[in-house]
Amino acid sequence: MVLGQLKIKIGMKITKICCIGAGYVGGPTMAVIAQKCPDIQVTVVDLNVDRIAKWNDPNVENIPIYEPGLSAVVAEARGRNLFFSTEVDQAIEEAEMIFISVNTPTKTYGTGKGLAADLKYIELCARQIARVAKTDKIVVEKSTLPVRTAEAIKSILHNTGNGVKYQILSNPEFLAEGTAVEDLFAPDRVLIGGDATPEGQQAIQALVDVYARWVPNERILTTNLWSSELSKLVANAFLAQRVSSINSISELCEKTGANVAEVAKAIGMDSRIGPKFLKSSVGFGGSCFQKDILNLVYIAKSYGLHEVADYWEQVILMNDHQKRRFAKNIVTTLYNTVADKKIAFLGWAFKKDTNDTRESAAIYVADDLLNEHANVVVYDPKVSEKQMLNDLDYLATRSVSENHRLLQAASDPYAACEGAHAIAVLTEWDEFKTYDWQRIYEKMNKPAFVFDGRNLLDGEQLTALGFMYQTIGA
Ligand SMILES: NC(=O)C1=CN([C@@H]2O[C@H](COP(=O)(O)OP(=O)(O)OC[C@H]3O[C@@H](n4cnc5c(N)ncnc54)[C@H](O)[C@@H]3O)[C@@H](O)[C@H]2O)C=CC1
Ligand SMILES: O=C(O)[C@H]1O[C@H](OP(=O)(O)OP(=O)(O)OC[C@H]2O[C@@H](n3ccc(=O)[nH]c3=O)[C@H](O)[C@@H]2O)[C@H](O)[C@@H](O)[C@@H]1O
Repeated sequence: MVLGQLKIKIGMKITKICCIGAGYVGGPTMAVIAQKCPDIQVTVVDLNVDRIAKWNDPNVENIPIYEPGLSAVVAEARGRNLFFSTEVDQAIEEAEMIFISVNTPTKTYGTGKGLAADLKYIELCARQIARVAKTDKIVVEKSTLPVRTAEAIKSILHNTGNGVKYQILSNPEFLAEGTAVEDLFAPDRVLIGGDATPEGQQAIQALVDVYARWVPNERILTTNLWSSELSKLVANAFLAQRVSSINSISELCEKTGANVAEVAKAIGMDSRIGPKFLKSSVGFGGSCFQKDILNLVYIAKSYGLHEVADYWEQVILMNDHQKRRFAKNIVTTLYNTVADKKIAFLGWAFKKDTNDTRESAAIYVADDLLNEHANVVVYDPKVSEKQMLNDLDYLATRSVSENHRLLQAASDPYAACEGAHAIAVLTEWDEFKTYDWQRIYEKMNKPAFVFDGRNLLDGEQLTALGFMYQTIGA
């Protein structure tokens, strides 16, 4: 099959879609499909009863994922043609098209531990579909998967012996959290991989027809299955590589008197480089960049491509270094000890406009500071203390009770900063820029330090107020 816009038009009209996994991808993606296609019944199912209950909460502001614009989309479609349910079997049975959008975390055990993607949830979905389905299905990989996973799914589905026919498509998702709804409304591209057989082409066309309701044809790209699966990993690797590249330069800037924001602007104006993803930071977080690069590294190693593996692994090593050196600089600057000192964190989420904290740099910076016996008090507008402590406990660096003793959340930023020796900005929430920094300064221990891990605040203004202000890459 050639890369490009699909030309054939075979009418296989989808009336019922099921999506397994009501998470950060399944929830928003299906909400947008339902909103854009009122004639298609979309049922999102999950094993997590609590999560489904939140998706069904009568107050739409209580849905489990915070994304600007999402509650309005859900409010429009929910109960009309968008449903959230724990009845997985029923939804599978009824649907003509089933999206698999479950988590694919890095393996924590066995072969490939720490590198490979754990595909146990994917396999469970495939087996459940094989067990339940009585009519032909199009199964769509929405989760991010290692290249050639579709082969395993095919093998499970095609060996049931019950006569049901399956087509497997790969349709990776490129939305970014915090902008999920706008990304879904106007994607740079929709990628659909499938088999070159007539049945494969027909399945691709059925999915193209869903997206074509709102995505221009030239942005719907069709490829073979393996290109589609691999493109998703490669897109994330390239994006993360840009962040690690600029972060590596931030350290050089600090030594040489160059300013990383100025360097980023200067290189980004070269149209061949472009301005996006050149913002130096305390390090990239999120559930996918690290996981997907590790997966790429594992795949390369499994084919014996050690130079390829080492090349991409460096993106992760640089990111780890950036987080560690941010924490180390806080300790060094605070006269080589933070023991029993209050350090206020502004932000815990891995980026602004999301309540997702997975792999957030804040977790690792806090962990390093707690090792130095600091008292960390965190304010994040969308993250609960329970979530922060879960994140720390997951690292298992110290006992749960120690974590609870050393880290607290504050419900108000001024309380978080009161009596602090230093403030560390870990997330670029817009509201941090609007605070009364004079008021914050007056209530802090002096000298009052600010370590801006996001180059977010107005350094000149803060310095004029009396703060000792440090940022990354300047
Ligand atoms: N979070 C993001 O921004 C993006 C994530 N992705 C990929 O999408 C996939 C899903 O990611 P998220 O939505 O963030 O994960 P998530 O963890 O938020 O959601 C996954 C959901 O699947 C459910 N689940 C797992 N196994 C199940 C089963 N057998 N039956 C029913 N439900 C089951 C879990 O309970 C969970 O609620 C991953 O492969 C990820 O790499 C891709 C693009 C963006
Ligand atoms: O597969 C995925 O999960 C998704 O991963 C990323 O999306 P996401 O992780 O939600 O958010 P990004 O905007 O990419 O930010 C990732 C991290 O990099 C950091 N970042 C980003 C850009 C930048 O210039 N500097 C920087 O430090 C962010 O603060 C954040 O911690 C990709 O952007 C999405 O296309 C992809 O679908």
